[in-house]
Amino acid sequence: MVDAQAKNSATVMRLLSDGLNCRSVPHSYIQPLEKRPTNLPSSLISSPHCNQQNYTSPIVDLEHGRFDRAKTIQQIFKAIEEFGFFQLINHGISKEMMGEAMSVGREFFEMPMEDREKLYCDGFEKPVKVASSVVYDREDVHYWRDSLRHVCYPVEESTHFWPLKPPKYREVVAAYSEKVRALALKLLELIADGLGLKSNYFDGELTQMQTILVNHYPQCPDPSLTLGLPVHKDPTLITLLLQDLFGLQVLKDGEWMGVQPLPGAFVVILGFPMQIICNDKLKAVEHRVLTNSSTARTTITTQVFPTKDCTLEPIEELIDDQNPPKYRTLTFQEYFNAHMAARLDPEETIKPFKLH
Ligand SMILES: O=C(O)CCC(=O)C(=O)O
Ligand SMILES: [Fe+2]
Repeated sequence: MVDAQAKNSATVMRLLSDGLNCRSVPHSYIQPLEKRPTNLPSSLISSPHCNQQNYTSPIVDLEHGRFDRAKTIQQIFKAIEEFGFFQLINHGISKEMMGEAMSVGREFFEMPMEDREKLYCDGFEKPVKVASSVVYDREDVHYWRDSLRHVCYPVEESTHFWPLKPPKYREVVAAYSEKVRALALKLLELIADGLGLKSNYFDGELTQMQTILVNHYPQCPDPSLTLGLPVHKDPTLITLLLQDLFGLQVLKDGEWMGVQPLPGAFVVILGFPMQIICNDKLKAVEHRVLTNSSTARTTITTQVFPTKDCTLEPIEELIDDQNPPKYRTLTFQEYFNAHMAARLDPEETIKPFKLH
């Protein structure tokens, strides 16, 4: 009983969305000077909508399935090479479905604490978990984010792990995650074609795993001192992000650029494991998340990634005398362990696997 109470009060303190209703940023959330965001758009301080000037997001238009294959592959490669990401529109998933997914994700973090704390844990093996920051118990400075993460493939073997509340969560997220998976696999097919591989190259253990990650960044008293997520590359093959408020930045030519939400679009990012097997032909973009002083922000990330034992190594067809392998052979588990041990820092993560 005493233990349960102690555990509950620790949970309350850790989940930002429950415990911290503060007027100033607690010391343990203040980033060191060199990591703090500078030149914050005033929109983050006065209004939730970003109005950064001079910014054009690369767009890939799937034209509701009527797209020209060669042209689309070219658009995808150009966007990834120049920007490291793109916004995907007219992809066949309805705005209603995207909006419902966003609503149940947001509602989850608006429910009373008792409905969330049962799922709280700090390990990575659980099929469902609620957590705060990145590795709360093993980091010097915390990030201004709570999260709900759960497996979602195959859907029929996953839903029983998911939250029972909000009541529509399971129904909405089951339909959403199946649609997003099909879309992710379609994109991977186009990418395989563009790399000169057989279209189904990424089928099987490379894409066997899928999780949904609901990120919740509560309102923060001072966005200039905090980060919602540190600079990182995703531990996925491909990530499809749903967002409706500004907060995401990607590193382009050494500068941080805001990714303006585009209604009905997915932000598509390749992960580090993809960069490894592509031998750097396609790169995973470094990104981070800013906080917001006027409103909370919720995003939904769909992550498609390999099984633990899956071998990662530069694909034979992409290697020749001019392009020798840049990474040694490793398993996805080794990569993921390094990613977590490095607290998501991309350079630290990749060090043990780099050949040159
Ligand atoms: O919430 C965002 O804008 C980005 C989230 C993200 O980078 C992630 O879930 O890996
Ligand atoms: Fe990410």
